[in-house]
Amino acid sequence: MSIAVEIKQLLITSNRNEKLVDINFTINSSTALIGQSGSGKSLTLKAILNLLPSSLISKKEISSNFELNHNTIGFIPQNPFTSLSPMTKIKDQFFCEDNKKMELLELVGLNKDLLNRFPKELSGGQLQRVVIAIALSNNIKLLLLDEPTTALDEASKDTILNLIKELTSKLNLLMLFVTHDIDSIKNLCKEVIIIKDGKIIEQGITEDILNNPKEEYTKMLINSTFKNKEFRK
Ligand SMILES: Nc1ncnc2c1ncn2[C@@H]1O[C@H](COP(=O)(O)OP(=O)(O)OP(=O)(O)O)[C@@H](O)[C@H]1O
Repeated sequence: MSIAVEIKQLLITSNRNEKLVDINFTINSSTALIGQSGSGKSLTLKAILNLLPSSLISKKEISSNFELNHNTIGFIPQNPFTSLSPMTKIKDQFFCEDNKKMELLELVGLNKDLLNRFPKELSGGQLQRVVIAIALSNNIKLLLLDEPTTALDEASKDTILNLIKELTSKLNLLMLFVTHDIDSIKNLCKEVIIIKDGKIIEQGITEDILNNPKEEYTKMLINSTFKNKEFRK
């Protein structure tokens, strides 16, 4: 049976009773959630991760054919430079046995010698690989990513995107990739959801949306990331 996560209803309201997010969608395989700053992407991720105060959650109904908890969800934040503890060696930031740590480093294409280093001795790309390896310490089923390449240079960005693609396919992970940058998901996510002011305004197969956007907002997002570039399979 294929696995999926269905967000049947998610309503997040501020303490002043404004609707911040009011959406529903399904993650069937790899889904990108795209919108400009303030559109509600991070709130959506935090709600799935159970990180929002209950006072903000007005309604949350999520169904999936596996239990959603910290053992089954992996989270990759934006900035690898701040997501690891600076004074702790890499090997002490994993939550698993030594053999497994080495296996995970190999899986993300890093040398096991890095385990004895401190975060400041690694490049941004290497750090983000470590963060991904740590997220895979459990047998996760859903990977959530919050702009995982924003803090990286262009070369590291491509390496990390390729790694994410390879790992999600190899480990059969569901993925929700949050970004404002359509360019980063064009070869990575099968489906795209466009979010504006906390509401979904357009969604579908990535290729269809990129080649034939219906909404002006989507066109604007595409134009802003694809200046001088073209999306054609
Ligand atoms: N705890 C909170 N209480 C009230 N309003 C909030 C809270 N957190 C976020 N907001 C508001 O909700 C809206 C959506 O915020 P969110 O952080 O989800 O945006 P985003 O799409 O992730 O933006 P960015 O790309 O800049 O991170 C914004 O208007 C923000 O000001």
